[in-house]
Amino acid sequence: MSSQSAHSAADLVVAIDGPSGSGKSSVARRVAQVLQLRYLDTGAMYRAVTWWLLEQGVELTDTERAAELTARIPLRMGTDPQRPTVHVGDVDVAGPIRESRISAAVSAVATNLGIRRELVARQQAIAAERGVVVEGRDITTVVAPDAPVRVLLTASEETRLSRRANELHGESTESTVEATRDEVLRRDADDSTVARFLDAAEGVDVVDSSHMTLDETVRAVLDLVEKRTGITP
Ligand SMILES: Nc1ncnc2c1ncn2[C@@H]1O[C@H](COP(=O)(O)OP(=O)(O)O)[C@@H](O)[C@H]1O
Ligand SMILES: Nc1ccn([C@H]2C[C@H](O)[C@@H](COP(=O)(O)OP(=O)(O)O)O2)c(=O)n1
Repeated sequence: MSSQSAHSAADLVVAIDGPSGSGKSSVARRVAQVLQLRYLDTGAMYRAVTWWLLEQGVELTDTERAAELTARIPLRMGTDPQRPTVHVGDVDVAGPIRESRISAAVSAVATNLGIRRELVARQQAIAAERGVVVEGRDITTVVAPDAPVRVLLTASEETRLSRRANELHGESTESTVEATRDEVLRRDADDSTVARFLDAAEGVDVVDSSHMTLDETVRAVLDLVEKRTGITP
């Protein structure tokens, strides 16, 4: 680790936003591991709230009730980048929150402004503890607009659809890409009504991963960390 990084690296906040399938989770985890920072997946928090509200039989269209209940959710995020965890009370929800019924419903939660207020406050409290890589849709603009490193990770629509199809179906054919379309594009369209992640806000660096490997994308973000802060692994 370089001498400049010895103190400041431990408190560094790296903010990463981008649309679905741009590679945020994979890249943020790797960057956190390399820089020995914590890792926070804010999308998992919106997913956990969705799981919890459905579990309680709450109509997601009842926005006031949904926001009221969210204020009381016993949500615990484990921020070890090697093994991130998500618990609601004692229930490990890491698996259930990835189910397609949650993916299909999560935008109704993410577009509830009362819920966003609650989760943004919790995310800011976690980020204030010590250094962390935070990824989501409104990290560079709302959660951590003063972070020294702010990155918008993008990839072409075609690339994002093919990556998600691969993850969900184990292959990327015309029909699996089609099946993934709603999960990715409709959700991004809905989500982008409440958060700005399709273009970069002022001072935010863009990394387009369409033609990069995962390693190259991680390298590009680490280079930006060095450029913006002087911190190297
Ligand atoms: N250059 C790349 N950068 C990031 N992820 C990539 C890249 N190439 C392929 N992938 C793969 O694409 C998928 C991206 O998914 P994920 O990280 O969950 O994205 P997001 O969090 O933005 O939805 C992962 O399976 C990852 O391994
Ligand atoms: N900071 C954030 C993070 C996620 N969201 C929304 C956007 C998505 O629809 C859901 C789930 O996010 P997640 O990052 O898990 O989405 P992907 O499946 O990786 O595309 O939450 C948000 O509105 N703000």
